[in-house]
Amino acid sequence: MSQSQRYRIGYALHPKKIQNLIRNSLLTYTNQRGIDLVKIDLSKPLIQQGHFHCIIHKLHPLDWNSLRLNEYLAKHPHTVIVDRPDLVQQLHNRVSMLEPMTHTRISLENDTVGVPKQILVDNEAIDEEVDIALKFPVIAKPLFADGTTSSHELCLVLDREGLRTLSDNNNNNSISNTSPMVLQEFVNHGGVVFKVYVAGEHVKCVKRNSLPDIKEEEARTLKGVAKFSQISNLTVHHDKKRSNEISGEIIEKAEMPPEGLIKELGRGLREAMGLNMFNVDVIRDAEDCNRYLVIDINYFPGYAKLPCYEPFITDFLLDSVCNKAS
Ligand SMILES: Nc1ncnc2c1ncn2[C@@H]1O[C@H](COP(=O)(O)OP(=O)(O)OP(=O)(O)O)[C@@H](O)[C@H]1O
Ligand SMILES: O=P(O)(O)O[C@H]1[C@H](OP(=O)(O)O)[C@@H](OP(=O)(O)O)[C@@H](O)[C@@H](O)[C@@H]1OP(=O)(O)O
Ligand SMILES: [Mg+2]
Ligand SMILES: [Mg+2]
Repeated sequence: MSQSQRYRIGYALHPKKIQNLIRNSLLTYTNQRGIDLVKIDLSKPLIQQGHFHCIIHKLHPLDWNSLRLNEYLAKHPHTVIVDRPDLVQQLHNRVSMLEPMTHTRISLENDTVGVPKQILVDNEAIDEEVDIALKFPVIAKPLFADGTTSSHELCLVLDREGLRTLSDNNNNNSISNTSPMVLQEFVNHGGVVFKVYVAGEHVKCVKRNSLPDIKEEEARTLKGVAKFSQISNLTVHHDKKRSNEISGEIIEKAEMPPEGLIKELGRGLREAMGLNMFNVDVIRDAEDCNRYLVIDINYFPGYAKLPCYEPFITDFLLDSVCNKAS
């Protein structure tokens, strides 16, 4: 970059995301490195908002209507759009989000990365489908991961009876009366989820709280269904201090996945999905420490939760405007 070159980078985000991400610390850091971060007005066409070297975004499909992206691109063909909105869509569906993993072989020495068994179900014929394909316990997840609160409402289903409760519209535990869901085999993983944050070539992994293991004995005796939501964001597990201490200790003690494997996962998924800004939730099978499983991929996650997120994001933005990111 020449001394005087500055980059105008627009962010098209909803207010909550702006509040979480665009902190003063980020603005100071980017500003010192020649980047002016500019808020995009979601109610006006982009063409009325000046020239951007790059645009980052996390929007719902309908938000794009007023922005009129194609019209803007016809006038500013060199603006880098991170990422292509049509490609982001694959992460709004819990079947298509894991598809790239089934086509991409990711391994390093003895370690492999795969996905848990999962099936897509509608309310009919649910019993037979599960019998054939899966073993209890399973996690029921709404098919559409579209950012709504209900898209994060998951259920741990312990047995066939639990599954019936789930599909019963009159029951409080039913996931949703109308939307389809996926059933994913629950895999014991020591109560820790690894969150792999990707921003172009930059990859960082952190440990978070997860569901505790279910012992074989418990798997045989426990029954029914239990609802839960966004467990990895809970630094405080329950309101009991003791259980917080235990889960904190478990997280601290958990060994990180090998750095090379994490980098390879980030690179492989970036290439397979054609996306640059996402995170991947990975668990390690408690029965086979070389077996890693991807359980969730999120577009434009909460980068500000990473330690030193300012250089992480800024380096990526500089790569993007210098056309290093695809
Ligand atoms: N197959 C599985 N086996 C074991 N635990 C799982 C499995 N799938 C999900 N979990 C647990 O449930 C949590 C939430 O699941 P998931 O990440 O799919 O939901 P989400 O609502 O999309 O999460 P996010 O807030 O990251 O978008 C995981 O972080 C993990 O603790
Ligand atoms: O809200 P945060 O900044 O914490 O980010 C979370 C983000 O919410 P937001 O984009 O609405 O803000 C979620 O997006 P939606 O699925 O709901 O679209 C999802 O990506 C989570 O995985 C992120 O948490 P993280 O995985 O980083 O812990
Ligand atoms: Mg998740
Ligand atoms: Mg998710």
